[in-house]
Amino acid sequence: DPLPVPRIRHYNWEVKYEYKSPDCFKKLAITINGQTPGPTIEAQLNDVIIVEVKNSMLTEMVSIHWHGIHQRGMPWFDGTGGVTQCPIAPGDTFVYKVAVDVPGTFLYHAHYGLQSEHGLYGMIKVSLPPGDSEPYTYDYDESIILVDWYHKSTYEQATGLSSIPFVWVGEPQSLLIQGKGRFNCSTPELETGLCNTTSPECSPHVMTVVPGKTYRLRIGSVTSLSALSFEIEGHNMTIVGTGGHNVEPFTVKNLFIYSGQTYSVLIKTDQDPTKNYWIVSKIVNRNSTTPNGLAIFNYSPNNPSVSPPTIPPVGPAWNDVDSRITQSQAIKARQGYITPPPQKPDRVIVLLNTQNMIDGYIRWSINNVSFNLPGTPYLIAVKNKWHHVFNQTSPPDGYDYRHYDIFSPPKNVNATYGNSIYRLPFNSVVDIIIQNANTMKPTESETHPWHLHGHDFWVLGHGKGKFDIQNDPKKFNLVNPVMKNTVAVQPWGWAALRFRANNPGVWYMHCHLEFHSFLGMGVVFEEGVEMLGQLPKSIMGCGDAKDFHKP
Ligand SMILES: O=C1O[C@H]([C@@H](O)CO)C(O)=C1O
Repeated sequence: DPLPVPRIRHYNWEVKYEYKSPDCFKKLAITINGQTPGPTIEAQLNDVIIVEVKNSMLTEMVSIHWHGIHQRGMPWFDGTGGVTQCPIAPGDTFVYKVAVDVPGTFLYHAHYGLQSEHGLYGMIKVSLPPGDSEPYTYDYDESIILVDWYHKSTYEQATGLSSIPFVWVGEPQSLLIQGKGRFNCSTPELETGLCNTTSPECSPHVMTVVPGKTYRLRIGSVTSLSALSFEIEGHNMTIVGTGGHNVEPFTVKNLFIYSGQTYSVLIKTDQDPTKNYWIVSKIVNRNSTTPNGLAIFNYSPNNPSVSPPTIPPVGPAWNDVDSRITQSQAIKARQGYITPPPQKPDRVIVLLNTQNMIDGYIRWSINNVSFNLPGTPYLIAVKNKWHHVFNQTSPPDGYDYRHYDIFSPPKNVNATYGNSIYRLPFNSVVDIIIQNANTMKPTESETHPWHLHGHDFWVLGHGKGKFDIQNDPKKFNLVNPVMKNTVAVQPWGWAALRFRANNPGVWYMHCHLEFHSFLGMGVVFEEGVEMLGQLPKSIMGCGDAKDFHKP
């Protein structure tokens, strides 16, 4: 049979700053065609999506990353500013081509500066072609995207994070569910005229449901700092998928979801249909003062704007790390949908996560190296063998794990900047052990959701404490591990991943908390760039490739 001709879906997006009040407080948000969250891309397996992005922000560059999509054969459209392309200059238009070759739920968001946090994000739903079916049934397919929300501008935040003394962004002002939240307008010392509780922009998101049905709800998170618990009052959720993979179904009251992850859950509308219920998002990784995000689960035909008669569920305790690890460990590939991992790695790279100082600046480091982007995107530099663009020595494969005490602040807080990358032999199998440690504050360690571009990895294990290089690998799940593109590493804990370096390109791997990746918490992998054809001119225009750009 001839291959089916891919269906092309064309989008024209204009990205700009606009005043928005998603939580009743008016501030400049980054919108796509006037919206934040941006439009949900609804595609079918093997469609090709063409997105023409016009950057109408007046003073900022931009790039858009297609999160969870592998962009095989066209890594230049991964959308990672400084890694796979020159970011799009103000006034310019860039045409992305995105091939959705896996069914499931994915995200898109800005991958430049702190723009994702300020509204440039959305969801991608990839359905099966007619005639194919999922291994579960449902009546409706809906989606919800979760973020945390700040009132200060990207400029104030970025400047504070890059200053001496360090000015931390603090806790988010609110949590948005499908772009809607609620900030307390009676907060003292608020500038008058900016907060308006009656603005229609901040009426809560309503998910209207019909009684007696099964809903597939796709939930995504693009938070910049927070790990969330998500629940629907009085309703259990059966987790059936994550990213592009089916998982062995299991039922939870609340879903722990980390920035960069998506889940599909099934919900039965089998509760008392005469009232509405709360949908709640709650910060669980920090002892946060941010109020819980609230939306309404509205049983039709009840009035959607009537608040549920109950007090919203308070959600799990913020420091209940064990429940989070238990839920992560319970997620397994679904029988009949297992892609078994290679049984042995060719190489093991340990990534120690620490918070450090460099010349008085607070940074995050991997094996004591804090990542900084070079002026010319890696993909262009590697393809052209421009060795002067970045340091050609490999970054460290690990740290001195016999002596490093992950339970105490670093003995020597000083780290260094680095821009070198891991060059992987094409098709080799790589294990990544992400080891979390104490921050610079005594008895504090954070949660870091690590995201890998261009691949899904097998999650071989999670654990508390220091990874035991002798014994923990014996406990790896090599039978039915779930595949993901983002995994949470818990405080003082570790996660072990395996992937095959079989996607020619240059791929960023980083903490998906935008503030942490901004502060250097990332690494870069390269594989098979020599196998790629000529790079498109449209990704050039900066650094040493500044004269190569032709509109
Ligand atoms: O990157 C971070 O910096 C602060 C704090 O550790 C320093 O003020 C914090 O909570 C982070 O997550």
